[in-house]
Amino acid sequence: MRVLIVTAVSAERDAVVWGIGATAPEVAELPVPGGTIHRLSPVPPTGPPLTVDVLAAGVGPAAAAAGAAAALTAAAVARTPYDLAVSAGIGGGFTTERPTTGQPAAAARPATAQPAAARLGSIVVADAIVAADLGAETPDGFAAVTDLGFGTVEHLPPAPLVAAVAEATDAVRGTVLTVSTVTGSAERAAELLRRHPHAAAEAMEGFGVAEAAAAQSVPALEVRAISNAVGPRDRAAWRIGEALEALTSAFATIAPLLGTWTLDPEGTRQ
Ligand SMILES: O=C(O)c1cccc(C(=O)CC[C@H]2O[C@@H](n3cnc4c(=O)[nH]cnc43)[C@H](O)[C@@H]2O)c1
Repeated sequence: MRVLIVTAVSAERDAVVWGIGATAPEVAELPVPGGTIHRLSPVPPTGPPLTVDVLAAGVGPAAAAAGAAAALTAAAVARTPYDLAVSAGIGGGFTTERPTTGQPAAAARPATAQPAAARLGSIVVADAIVAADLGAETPDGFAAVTDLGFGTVEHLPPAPLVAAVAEATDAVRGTVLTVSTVTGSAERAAELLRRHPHAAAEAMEGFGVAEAAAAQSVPALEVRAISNAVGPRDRAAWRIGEALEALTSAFATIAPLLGTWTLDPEGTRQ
């Protein structure tokens, strides 16, 4: 089992590496175009050997896609392809309480299901990774690229893995939006929630990692530790240190789980 974890900045990469490093020392630093992979080999309780590579690829969906694509391609060419790509880091949380009716996975949930509020310091696991500002402004409002007949704006991580990771980390499960511009007003936050009622968090890289992974038929996951509320810009209120600590403890829990997530006899991931 080989897992690629892509963060934006080195502080996030270090937080993830420290979490996984609780059970596995770092074994190598490997150059890839545009960055350095930090490799760890946790010993899973059961199942095949596990290799986890962590890469800080830069801020935003384009940097994330470029970094993920470089690492995925290098691994595929070396005939050691990844089984899973993970976008990880801090993120903004939709902190307003919404009526919750349970949190089934994106593919199965009823239209009325709402994620719980994603508070500062909490963990969000994406059951859908959505490009929220990839499209066009029209006289009738925002139109996604899919409405214009192009591409995709959503990737769905494997539901059983999402459930296992969210349960183990006591995370909020919901849509994680990828934006190129950090939301800075209540109006924009409300507009995003109107268009994406299942949104639990926003960040800037998940869709880039998921697009790069999908191009190579590799499933993707996104894990965010909430550093700030999505809404009016208040940089002083960001709790980056607490979020990075939450990210470290989440990945200490997640690493052994990744080793047990394997293919069933039909080749379907469980
Ligand atoms: O304060 C600023 O002016 C500013 C402008 C752009 C980016 C930043 C960041 O620090 C973002 C870095 C990183 O953090 C993720 N993140 C965290 N909170 C949010 C959010 O509310 N909305 C979107 N992204 C967020 C993001 O994934 C970036 O990689 C600061």
